[in-house]
Amino acid sequence: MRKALIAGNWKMNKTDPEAVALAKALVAEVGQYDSCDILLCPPFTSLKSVGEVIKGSRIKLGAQTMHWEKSGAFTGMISADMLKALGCTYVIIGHSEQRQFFGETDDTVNRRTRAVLANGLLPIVCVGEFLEQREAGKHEEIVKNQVVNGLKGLSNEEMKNVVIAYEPVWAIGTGKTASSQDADDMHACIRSTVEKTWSRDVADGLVIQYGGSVKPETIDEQMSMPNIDGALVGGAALQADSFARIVKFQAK
Ligand SMILES: O=C(CO)COP(=O)(O)O
Repeated sequence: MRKALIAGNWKMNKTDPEAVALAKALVAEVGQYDSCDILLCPPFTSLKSVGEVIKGSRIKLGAQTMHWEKSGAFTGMISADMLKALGCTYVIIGHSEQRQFFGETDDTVNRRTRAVLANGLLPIVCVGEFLEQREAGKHEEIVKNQVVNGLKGLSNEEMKNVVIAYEPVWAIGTGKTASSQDADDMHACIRSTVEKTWSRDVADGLVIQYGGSVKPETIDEQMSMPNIDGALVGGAALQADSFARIVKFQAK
């Protein structure tokens, strides 16, 4: 049985006082909730303060990206050691916004993912197609390639620590969600790609999150699908009440 993972990706939102207020409200609402794993990924500037607020609760801390080098002349970047020192356990890698605006490729996803794992952190590796690619019937091929190339060279043991997030680019921040069936079909395709490339065991244990306009109104149906194991939530993670309702999803 895979334990669901509900994660809030706060993106470039919340000043530090705002981040602290949101984290405090979430600790009050779901701090001891244990039906699923809960993760907050604030901006780098609030990792320390949010980490302090959630200490002693069941809520975990994650970052939105990371550099693969240990240290050095990489202006603007953050290392695994820095994240670990603040209590991070997860790192989002290859988000479509990193791919679109900051030059992320499957190759840099691979480098980052290896570094995350080598440092004992857990990667959430994001994949997803553009609308034109889906309309051209190429969505499965695109996503399969992102999975195989982004995770190239990882051992079965390493794969047991990887989470994949399927986020169709056209559903992010647009209010358009993939239908639960379309999302589940893609998750099944990802799982079978992982089975073929690694093993049945790895595929069966793999947590695959859905992301793209997840809301309190969509989560229950999404989580009732056999291959959807959690959610990576953007906009609806920025308010305590909507994120708490998503965390407390009711799967049929
Ligand atoms: O990109 C996302 C999470 O990583 C999804 O964002 P929205 O939930 O705002 O569509």
